[in-house]
Amino acid sequence: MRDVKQGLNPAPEVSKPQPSGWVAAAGLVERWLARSERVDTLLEGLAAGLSPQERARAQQLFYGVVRWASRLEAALAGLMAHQPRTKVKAVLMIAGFELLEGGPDLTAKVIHHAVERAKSVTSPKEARLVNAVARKMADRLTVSPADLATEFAHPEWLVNRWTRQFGLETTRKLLEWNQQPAPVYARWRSDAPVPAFLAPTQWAGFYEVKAGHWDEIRKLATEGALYLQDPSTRLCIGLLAPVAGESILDACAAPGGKSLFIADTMKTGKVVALDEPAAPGKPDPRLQRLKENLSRAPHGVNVAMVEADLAKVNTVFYRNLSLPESYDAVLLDAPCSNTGVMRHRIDVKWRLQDGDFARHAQQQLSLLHAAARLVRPGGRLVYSTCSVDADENDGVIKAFLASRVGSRAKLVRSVQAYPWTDGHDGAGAFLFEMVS
Ligand SMILES: C[S@@+](CC[C@H](N)C(=O)[O-])C[C@H]1O[C@@H](n2cnc3c(N)ncnc32)[C@H](O)[C@@H]1O
Repeated sequence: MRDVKQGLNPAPEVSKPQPSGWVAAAGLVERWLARSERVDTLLEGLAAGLSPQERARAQQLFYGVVRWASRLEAALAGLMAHQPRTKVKAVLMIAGFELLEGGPDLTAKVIHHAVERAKSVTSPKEARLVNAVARKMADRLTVSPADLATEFAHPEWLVNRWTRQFGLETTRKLLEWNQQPAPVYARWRSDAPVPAFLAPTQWAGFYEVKAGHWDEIRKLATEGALYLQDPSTRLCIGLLAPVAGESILDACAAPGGKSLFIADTMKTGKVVALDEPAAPGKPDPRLQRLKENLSRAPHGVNVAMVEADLAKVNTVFYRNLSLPESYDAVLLDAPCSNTGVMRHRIDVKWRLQDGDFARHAQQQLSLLHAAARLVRPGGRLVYSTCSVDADENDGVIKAFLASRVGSRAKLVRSVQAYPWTDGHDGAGAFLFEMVS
């Protein structure tokens, strides 16, 4: 159809303000402060319509605030006569993170920017409050706190626990590590040439994703050419050493990163991926992702997904599903404290409690007993965690070996990765041979 306006002077374009990553981050921080929602859930809901750059900035600011939350709270403490609205506090915390990030040279610029942004999301009076408070905060944030917990924004009990386990110097290294933005790594699965935006790493098959290629990465992940995964995941798969033609049970499989890794390594055989069923009426996105990931396994690998509680099923259960009743190898990638992956999972430290370690260790031991019963005589069992904590690694292994089921197991090899020595996520992996 002909444009009826043709020949006329074009109407002047009204330039729409571009959605800002800063304002989007303020919204995310506000919700995080108000409702303690999980960071990844909040990010998934990030407003559409942001440019890739603004989306990246929103994520960077939001992550920065969550990572440094207690240090920012400490800098704000006592500066306001009344508790401000959560939105105002969110604005101040973002400004505080930018002050930490930019250092003293950028103080004036950061405060000016924060006040300008505050004008668009708060009242004029609140914007003036932001101006006054951010200046005082800047003074406080330039002084290095005396204690590690405040300096690196971690719960004090956790810093004390690590200091007891690793000593002061190593704890400082772990804290420094956790506060750094994490690189994104991909495991390349395709025979096609590796794209230039994936930089080789010292870990064969793993590449660091260069910034600004999110759309390409998403497409390649959907096609199955790559899987976003930390190089530390190779450790338990290396110990498991899947062989073509075997039947392998991945006993805690969702979302399926390691099931896929096992399938890629064996190329032919059978992988049974088991994980807990979703609560009734509450679809679990992790199980959906497990299903999708299994659908990308090599054609030669026969995959099956099972929703069940590992600790409650017996061999009859598998027989009834026409699945093997015992396996050449079983991987138990157990639920854990995630203390090895805190650089990625930035809000874990705020949820974790001291008593969680004993609770995890108890569950890990019971799952290990259940997993061991499913290994054929002479077969392999690998226990793995993404924890750096001794209670969840050596502690569980010791208790397992001392148990009746464990007396049938021979510890063959183990590896413990620590971020401060290995340069990637922390992980523990233990290989057993089941002797009878
Ligand atoms: C560390 S995650 C597994 C990650 C997975 N291996 C991967 O690489 O993608 C631990 C998993 O154990 C599952 N889980 C916890 N208790 C379980 C149980 N009793 N039976 C089966 N799965 C369980 C959780 O649902 C969670 O998905």
